[in-house]
Amino acid sequence: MEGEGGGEGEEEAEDAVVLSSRLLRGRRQQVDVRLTRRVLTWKDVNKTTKCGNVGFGHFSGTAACPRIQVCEIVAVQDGDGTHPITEPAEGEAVAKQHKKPHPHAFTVCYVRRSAQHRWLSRDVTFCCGHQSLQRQWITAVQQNLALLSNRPRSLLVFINPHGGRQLAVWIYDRKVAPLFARAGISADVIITERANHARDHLREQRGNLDKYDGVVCVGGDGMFSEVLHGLVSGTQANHGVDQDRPDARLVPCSLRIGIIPAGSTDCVCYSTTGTNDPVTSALHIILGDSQPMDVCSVHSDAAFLRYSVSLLGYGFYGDVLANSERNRWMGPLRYDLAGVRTFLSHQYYEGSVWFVPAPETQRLPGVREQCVARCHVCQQGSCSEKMELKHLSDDEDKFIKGSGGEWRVVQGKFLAINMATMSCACPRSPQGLSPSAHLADGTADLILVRGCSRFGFFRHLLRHTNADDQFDHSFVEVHRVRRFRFQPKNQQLCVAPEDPSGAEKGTKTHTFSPICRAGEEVPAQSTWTCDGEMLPHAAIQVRVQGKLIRLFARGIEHQ
Ligand SMILES: Nc1ncnc2c1ncn2[C@@H]1O[C@H](COP(=O)(O)OP(=O)(O)OP(=O)(O)O)[C@@H](O)[C@H]1O
Ligand SMILES: CCCCCCCCCCCCC/C=C/[C@@H](O)[C@H](CO)NC(=O)CCCCC
Ligand SMILES: [Ca+2]
Repeated sequence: MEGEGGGEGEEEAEDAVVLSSRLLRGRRQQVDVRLTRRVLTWKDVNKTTKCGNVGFGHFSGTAACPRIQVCEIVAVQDGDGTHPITEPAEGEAVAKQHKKPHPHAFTVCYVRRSAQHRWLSRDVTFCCGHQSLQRQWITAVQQNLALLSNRPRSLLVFINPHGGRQLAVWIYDRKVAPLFARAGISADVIITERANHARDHLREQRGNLDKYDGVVCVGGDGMFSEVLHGLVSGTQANHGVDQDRPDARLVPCSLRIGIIPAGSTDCVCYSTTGTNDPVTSALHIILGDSQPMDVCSVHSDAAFLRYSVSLLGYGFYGDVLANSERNRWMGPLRYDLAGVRTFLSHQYYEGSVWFVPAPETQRLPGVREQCVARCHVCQQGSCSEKMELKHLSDDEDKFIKGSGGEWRVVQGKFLAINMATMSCACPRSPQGLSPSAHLADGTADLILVRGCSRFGFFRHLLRHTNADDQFDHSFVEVHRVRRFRFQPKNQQLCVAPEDPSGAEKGTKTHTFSPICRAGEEVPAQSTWTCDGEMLPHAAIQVRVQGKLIRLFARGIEHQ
């Protein structure tokens, strides 16, 4: 944040000065400006300030100096940011004279943090005494930026003109494109013409995406899901991996995904940046942030159904989605209407839930612990992923031996069965469906809401909107899991799944079939919502694929 003090003296002392000069900030304020590889700082020559660098004569004192991290600079350009210095056309000169910028000014555009995880772009303009000094400064900052190799230069952008409040095109043109242009990012923009346009384009062009550093979607969770499916399926096809096999180890995607929120829930964006603000997302993309994310692969018997990163929900959320679909024209309001209707129906569903718990080290913490930027739990992923490989093969060995392995089963009547691969925080529920779920730990949280009173369920739902613990009810249980299967009541296993892995190896050892006798009442079935899309199957099996994709985001920063 501009105005933040030093305090990192030792680190900075090692950070050699690239350039330092006495310049004007704006037109009047005399400042000593200093650029190192890591920071740009300046101090008012008439004030006593402290910039944290012991070895630099000009920069000592008591108050704090403004400082900008080089990695948070968006761009540097000549002029005052709004009026680049170009020769005015004949006749224009007089008319624009009063707006004419300082002839040797340069402007640094940088990220400034605001409340509630929102980022803003801000400008600071310095004026040099002569042109060669101005060029020296611009070149020095540009050379520093060029060292930041994770920044994207070229993006493929999909805009869904019909998502959310139908503002996606306006949001991109007015808020995002000018920032990309300023940062020197080139963008190929496709405004989608139908559902699945983005997914199909990415699949078809999967051999020609090397020229891009990332794919950006402007829309909601549905648009993100299209890009996810296009990239993940395309990557598997490129590597000869058969995604129909539930046991397939999927190959991570090389292209990062950016989300400019313009949908109804924007849960993926909110959970990975802490807000649903288009400018914040654009700035995370420009800085080249990288947030790995778990993805669930969802299968029905041996056929691939979909990928999920946020909520796989059966019962309440599945019904909310099904009830909301016919009111898409209402935009975000459709979910509120469907929510009330579904709540009043108070329908529960019978079935069996099978799951493989995460290893002991990754079980739910006793206290609420949030996944944050540079999350240590997610960073352990690479080492625990190796453990996971061992654990899973151990599990599979046990199944093959018919011991039942680590699979556990819970049977009963459920109002909701939710599998949250990440917190699913969104404006409706700022802490999310599972507040302590992690973005990239290779696990998902399985939340089982059993039959209870309407009042009890209302209290549970209400707690999603405040700081109270929505799991602190006798009818709610949570498990941190790596794999999961669901079997509705009217489709029982003909052979007990002593070896669920058998089916996953393509050798189906058990079958599901209705066992209800004539005249017997068939229990009601719900549908699954998979990141906001309906699944046509009730019986599914799910596997968490750790860190399969990366987003232009960094997780939630401490404030
Ligand atoms: N040009 C288009 N015409 C019709 N549908 C489209 C088009 N482009 C994309 N879609 C589909 O529109 C659906 C909804 O889009 P999107 O996710 O952007 O908004 P939303 O559903 O309002 O928001 P959220 O998913 O956050 O609730 C997506 O499933 C996507 O496949
Ligand atoms: C008495 C007050 C009750 C308030 C209850 C609020 C509970 C909110 C929990 C929100 C969880 C959202 C999970 C994210 C799901 C997304 O993948 C999906 C696609 O965008 N959105 C929905 O299914 C839309 C889901 C909308 C649910 C209402
Ligand atoms: Ca996770």
